[in-house]
Amino acid sequence: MRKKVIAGNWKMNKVLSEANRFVDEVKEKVPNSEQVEAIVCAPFPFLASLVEKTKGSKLKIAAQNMHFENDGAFTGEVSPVMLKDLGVTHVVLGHSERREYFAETDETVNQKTHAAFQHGLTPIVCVGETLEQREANETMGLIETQVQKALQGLSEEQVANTIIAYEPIWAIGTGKTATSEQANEVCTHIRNVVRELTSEATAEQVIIQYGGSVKPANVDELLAQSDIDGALVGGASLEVDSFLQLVEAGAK
Ligand SMILES: O=C(CO)COP(=O)(O)O
Repeated sequence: MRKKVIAGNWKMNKVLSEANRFVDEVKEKVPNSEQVEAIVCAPFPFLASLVEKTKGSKLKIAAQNMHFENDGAFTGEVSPVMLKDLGVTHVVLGHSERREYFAETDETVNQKTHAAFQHGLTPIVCVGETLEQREANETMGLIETQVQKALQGLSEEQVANTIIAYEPIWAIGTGKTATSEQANEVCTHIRNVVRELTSEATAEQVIIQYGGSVKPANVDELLAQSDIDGALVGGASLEVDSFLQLVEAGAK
C-alpha cells in the first residue's frame, strides 16, 4: 500500500520566530507511523533553521521553488545545490501561483524536476486547471499535457519517486473543495498517464496528492479515495492543530 504524504505549503506566510515555534511543537507530535510522511514547505529564509530543528524527527522540510541551474548569475534565485546542502529533502515545483505570477512554464518545471533528481531532492510537481478550463471540458487533456511535460526525459525510477500534486486552481484558497469524486477522477487520470509513460508497477508506486481547500473536516473523505495518496495544504497548514489533524488523518 502507498503511504500518505501530507505537505503543508505555507506560501508567503509567517516570520522566523513563528516558523520555529510551529516546528518545535509539531515535530514532537508527528505520528511515528510508516503510513504517513509529514512535510512543511517553508519560505527560503526559514529553511536552515527548520532543517536544524527537525534533525532526527519525522518532520521533513521542503522549499516552495528553486532555480534549475546549480549556480551562476541569477540574482534573487536559489539553487538545488543550496537546498541540498541545507538538508532540505523536497521541493514544490510548478505551483499554480508560480505559473500564474512568475511565468513558470511546463518547460521550466521539467528542467527543475530534472535538477531536483540530480541533487537528490524529491520534487512535488503541481498540476491543475482553471475554472474556465474545467467548464470547457479541458481538464483531462490539460492535466495529461502538464504531467507528460513535467516528467519528460525522467527515468522510470525517477518518475516513481516524483510526488504529483493535483491542485485545481478554482479550489485553492477559495473554500471550494473539489468533491472527493472530482478530485479522485483526475488523480486516477494522472495515474493512467503515468502508467502509459512507464509501467503498471511505477503507476502503482507514484504518490498523487490532492490540494485545494483541504482541511480537517474534509481530509478523511479525500484520503479514502482510491488514487489520492495525500494532500498539499495551504491555509489549514498554518496552524499547529489543524496541520497535526491532517497528518493524523494520513496515519489512519
Ligand atoms: O495551493 C495550495 C497548496 O499548495 C492549496 O491552498 P489552500 O489549502 O489554502 O486552498
